[in-house]
Amino acid sequence: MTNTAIPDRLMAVQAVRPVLSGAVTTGDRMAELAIGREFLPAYAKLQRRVQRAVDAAISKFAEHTHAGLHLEKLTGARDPNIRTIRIDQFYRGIVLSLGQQKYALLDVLPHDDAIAFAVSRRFTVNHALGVLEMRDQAGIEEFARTEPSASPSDRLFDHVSTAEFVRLGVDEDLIPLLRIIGTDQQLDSLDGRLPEMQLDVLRGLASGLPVQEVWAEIADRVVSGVDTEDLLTAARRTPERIAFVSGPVELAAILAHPFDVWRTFLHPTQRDVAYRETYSGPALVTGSAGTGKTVTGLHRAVFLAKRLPDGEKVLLTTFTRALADSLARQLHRLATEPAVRARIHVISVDKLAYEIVARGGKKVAVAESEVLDRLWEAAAKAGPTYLNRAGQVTTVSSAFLRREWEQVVLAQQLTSLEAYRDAPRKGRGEGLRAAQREQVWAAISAAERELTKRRLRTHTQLADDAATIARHSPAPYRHVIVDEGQDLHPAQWRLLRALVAPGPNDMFLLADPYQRIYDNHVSLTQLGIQVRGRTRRLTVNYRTTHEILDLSVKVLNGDAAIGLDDQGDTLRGYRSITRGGVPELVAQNSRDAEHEALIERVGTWLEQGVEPHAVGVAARTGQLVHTLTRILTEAHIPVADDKRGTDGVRVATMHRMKGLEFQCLAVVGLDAGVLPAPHALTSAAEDPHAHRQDLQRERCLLFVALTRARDVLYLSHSGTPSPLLPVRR
Ligand SMILES: Nc1ncnc2c1ncn2[C@@H]1O[C@H](COP(=O)(O)OP(=O)(O)OP(=O)(O)O)[C@@H](O)[C@H]1O
Repeated sequence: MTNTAIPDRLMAVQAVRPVLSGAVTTGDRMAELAIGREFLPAYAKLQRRVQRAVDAAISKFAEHTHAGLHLEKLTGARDPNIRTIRIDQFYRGIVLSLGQQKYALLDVLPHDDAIAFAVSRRFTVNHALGVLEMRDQAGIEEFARTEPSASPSDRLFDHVSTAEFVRLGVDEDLIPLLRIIGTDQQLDSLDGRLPEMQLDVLRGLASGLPVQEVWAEIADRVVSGVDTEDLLTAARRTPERIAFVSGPVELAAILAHPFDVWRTFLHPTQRDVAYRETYSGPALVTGSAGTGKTVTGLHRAVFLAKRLPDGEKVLLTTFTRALADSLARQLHRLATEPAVRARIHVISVDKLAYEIVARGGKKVAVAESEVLDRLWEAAAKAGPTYLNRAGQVTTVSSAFLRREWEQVVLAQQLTSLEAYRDAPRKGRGEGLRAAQREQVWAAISAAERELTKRRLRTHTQLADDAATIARHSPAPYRHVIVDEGQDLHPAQWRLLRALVAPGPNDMFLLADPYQRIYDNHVSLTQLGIQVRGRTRRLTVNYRTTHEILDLSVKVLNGDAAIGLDDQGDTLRGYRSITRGGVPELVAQNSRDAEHEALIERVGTWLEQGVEPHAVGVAARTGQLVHTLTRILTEAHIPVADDKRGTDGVRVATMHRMKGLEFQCLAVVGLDAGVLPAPHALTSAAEDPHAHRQDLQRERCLLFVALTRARDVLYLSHSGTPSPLLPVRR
């Protein structure tokens, strides 16, 4: 079902629309109903019969016939503004009275749970941010009663003064409680009890961020003159928790995809970034895996497209076709108006380049990767030699030549030996002497000539061809949004730059340098894309549990990554909002045993009710993927096959996992001889600097793979475990 369709169950709500404009509207504005963030997943899980009863209750809200609503106050409630509403015999809705006869439907729960929830919760207004917050007052009281106080030397927040807590929006009555906390586990046990925003601040402080940096994260949102009694104003300031719905059509569109909470509720930083009126030039949004970069990019695309006249376009592009397809699917759910959707062109950079060149009338044939492999092998065989550190005469590897071509020659558009001789080789390891450069140039030129002779182009060459065409044509887009920007080649950036006229809101770029899994080290400044003063960082991981994230970050080994803006990126404050099981690492004696264990594990997930498409299996090499696909299929486990269009468990290389996510993920074949992949490493003898870089890239690849898991992560190896695994070596 598309967003624009109204589900049957909500027709009743729509039917009352004329009534809305009578009872609760000013002028011809429709009635406003607010829903809480938790309501959506709660609604999604209800049986259809109960959903209908909820819809009926909502329509009564819309009619504003309070008499028919049976809003009940509860005796012993910690908050005088909480009510419950009868949905049916078994379920009750939790409703918050916001004042001025406005109500927010916060959750729907079985009767007893609803009562327990309603009596224990309290809604308050954050005195610094002015937002509406919920706390589990009964849970907090229990914590204070039962939790032992940490010894003074172990206290987690000893470095934070009371004044600083208050400045960061922490409620004063909570401070004595925070003073007794000594461990992250204790803080975690307050998850769901403390107000979410305050817990976020506390987690930031506990993760080692200095007070000043935590302050910097919230400073933009601090408001002055907060009235802590005014719940309605506070609710309007809290779009990440409370959404005011203009009427039945908007509500129907939201409820059509109740699991997609991201469509309606954004983290304040995501919202600030996505809905900023104007960036005076290119803006860069960084944030590591799962922080909602794609979500933010999608919201920005819709925000910008809504303001465009028909005929003008936003380009939303990314690294691969599979990622572009995924963007298109998500966009379809976010942009409910067809006219707005039609203004957003979603396409991968490679396909875009191909289409621009093909449209120019040129016959284009893209070189297959096997053809390129053979070409560079031949070039290496005939090519330069050098003395390695052991004093042996060695040929330069095909991988070296190919990378030199991609990252130096094509990156800088070098067309002559003279230009190549003087060109910087940043990020390419050890220097080459002039004589070596001549030899390398000869080998590269020969390979290039061979490609031209066969009338073949690579995607990188096509990007440059397309950039040249674009530079001589009127810019076809008003705005360009780029996801997974960390892996684009300079030629692709040149193309994107040429597709939009420089100016306000021209480019909106999303990238994570820790997920760079190809060799492109790009400086946007050098490509004429100046983002200084317009970079923002997202830090809250919405995908992965704390436990999975903890393991994944350890894989990176603490090495800093340089961002597209030439600045060292940091993972400080990077944190998850959910908890789950500890990832499991299973050692087997043989590959067969590892396969058996995998079949059993995936089978168990499916038996537990996990949908096949929510299960992923990743491995380092294509060959392993091939074998895994076979053995899972033989075990009657459905495996997704894009060519045949069949759904199932996704088995793919770590590279192909980029940008995806799975409820349960198995990463297998994590053996020393497989990861790091020997073929992906320059030998330390050939070039120690390049060796280190290659190793880091393999770490990033493993990081990308592990952070695809949402709830459950299973790892296995047979034989010696990969040295990149951080666990118990
Ligand atoms: N505000 C939000 N509320 C609920 N879920 C969210 C929110 N923001 C992001 N998510 C969810 O978190 C997950 C990760 O989001 P997204 O894919 O946008 O992150 P990303 O930074 O692009 O990740 P990666 O770089 O790892 O591909 C998705 O399932 C997304 O729906």
